[in-house]
Amino acid sequence: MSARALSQSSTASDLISLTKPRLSSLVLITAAGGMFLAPGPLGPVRALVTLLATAGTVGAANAFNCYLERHSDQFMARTRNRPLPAGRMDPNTALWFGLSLAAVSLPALVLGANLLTGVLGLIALLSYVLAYTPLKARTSAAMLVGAIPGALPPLMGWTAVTDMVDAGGFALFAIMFLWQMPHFIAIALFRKDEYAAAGLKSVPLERGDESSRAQVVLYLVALIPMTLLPFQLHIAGTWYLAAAVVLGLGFLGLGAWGFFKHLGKPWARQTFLYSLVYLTGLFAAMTLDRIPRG
Ligand code: HEM
Ligand SMILES: CC(C)=CCC/C(C)=C/CC/C(C)=C/COP(=O)(O)OP(=O)(O)O
Repeated sequence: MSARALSQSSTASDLISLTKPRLSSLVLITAAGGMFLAPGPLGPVRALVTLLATAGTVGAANAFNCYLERHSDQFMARTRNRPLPAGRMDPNTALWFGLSLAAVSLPALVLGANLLTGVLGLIALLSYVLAYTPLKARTSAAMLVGAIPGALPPLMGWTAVTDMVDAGGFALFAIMFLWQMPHFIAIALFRKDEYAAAGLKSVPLERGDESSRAQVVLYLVALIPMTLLPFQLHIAGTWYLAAAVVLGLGFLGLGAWGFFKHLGKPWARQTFLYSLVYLTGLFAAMTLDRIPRG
């Protein structure tokens, strides 16, 4: 490969890395899940446009986040190799990349889905970039704010079909909202020193490890009944119910084990990994055991 081609492909991979592709992929699974589970057909073209536009909006949000955190990202091992803190990209490039993605994706959300979904996408983008991102350095409650954009994509998938926020869409939002607490508290436990070095606040830094492990258990106790809602609302059937209970009890068992045994970083890392398996499994079960309506 010529030197020029090599540098073009590394610029492209740096631009892609600004969108945080692994996180965004799971976000997209939840959005696609919401779209598939909602009653009524959307049509393949509109479904594809909506998913691509959601991916673009999420990518834009992450690019803006990388731009705003280019300085604090230098202090964490897991973020210091990102294109901006590593000095491989001009910050303006990241800013323009985010602006271009958002300028294309938000109108495409309205065209592919509807105005409501476009507005939800805008709320997700703005709350992530302008509220959550600056709050991270001020208070651990930023987690509750960040959970709003994190929970909106499945609702956006749902409203793309229904054009309204009803019980089913809200149930998906609530499941996603609560899931993010054990997901992030676990990360903040095993990354505690890095968060402190970067000047970011988190539950473990503000309240200590014992209280953090207790919060993991409490949020799981709230999450499990919420995951039964799709069954009660006739969105998914008994196989889903069984999967939700088994996956949920596994999650709760892991959380309770860490709490009662006062476990440290290896447990927190396992809990984070389990959170990813759990969410993927929950959405897979919901879609495989979907009850067709409309
Ligand atoms: C309050 C909300 C959230 C916070 C604060 C948060 C924070 C984080 C952080 C800091 C990491 C890096 C973990 C590491 O050290 O390796 C991470 C990883 C991850 N998160 Fe979250 N997250 C949130 C919500 C979400 C949502 C909504 C999703 C998807 C539906 C998600 C999916 C993932 C995935 C897939 C990874 C692994 C990424 C990788 O390996 O690069 N997160 N999260
Ligand atoms: C439609 C739309 C725009 C949806 C938003 C989806 C989205 C970006 C969800 C992520 C939620 C979240 C708070 C992640 C952590 O970011 P972080 O800044 O703590 O992660 P970092 O430390 O790795 O940068």
